[in-house]
Amino acid sequence: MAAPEADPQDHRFSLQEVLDSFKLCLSENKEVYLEHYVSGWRGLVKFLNSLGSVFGFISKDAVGKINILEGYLEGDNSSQYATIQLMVKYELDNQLVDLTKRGNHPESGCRTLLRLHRALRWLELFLERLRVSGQDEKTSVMCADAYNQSLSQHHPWVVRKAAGLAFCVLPGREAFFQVMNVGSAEQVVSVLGEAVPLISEVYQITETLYAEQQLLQLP
Ligand SMILES: CCCCCCCC/C=C\CCCCCCCC(=O)N[C@@H](COP(=O)(O)O)[C@H](O)/C=C/CCCCCCCCCCCCC
Repeated sequence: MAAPEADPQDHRFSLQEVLDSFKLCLSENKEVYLEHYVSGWRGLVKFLNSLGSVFGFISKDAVGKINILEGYLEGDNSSQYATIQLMVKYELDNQLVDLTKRGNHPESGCRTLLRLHRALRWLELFLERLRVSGQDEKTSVMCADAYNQSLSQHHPWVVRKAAGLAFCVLPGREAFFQVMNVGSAEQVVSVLGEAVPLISEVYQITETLYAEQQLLQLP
């Protein structure tokens, strides 16, 4: 039997798809499902990849972290990784996290997720800026402002410099909206209006959990 043809749409970014993943992230009890969290990030990386090779170093880092978390989701202890809450409890109870300096667990779920969690704050700020932006505003400035208010404080000088250079080649607002693959600018703004509060809620729940467990500075 002939192999099924690859879906040519598969690598195209869809903001709606990302939105759906973040919607599915939250359980009734406000637990965060890791599978959907990771799938939201996979969708976002598609967007990044469509922007060109300048963003390759960022994409590579994000994909590396997504792969680590997917490894846990598919591994022997997958049930312990169903939600972020379960993962934190399991890894802490079993001393699977390097708490003060890098040691035997440099790729723990907790520290890996923390890196994406910090990036989620950048995303929330950036998408909100995009949502309320005027036609003439530059995506590069919006992106840099969001980065400087959030993720940059966790990055060394060389990463901040490289990120700053990459932001300069971001497409303008109109082209950026087209890559989002949602429809007209009004539709983009409307989907962003739905996406930002969802992303914000997922971020806040994770932030509170990590703060309670004193995990916000994991090496
Ligand atoms: C909805 C459509 C519009 C927005 C779409 C945005 C798509 C963004 C997709 C992915 C974002 C990248 C997430 C980056 C995760 C970075 C994690 C991190 O901080 N890693 C650093 C620390 O890791 P460890 O060394 O401790 O393991 C690592 O050093 C970072 C290296 C790469 C540089 C990261 C720069 C991040 C800049 C923010 C993203 C800009 C994307 C712009 C595209 C609009």
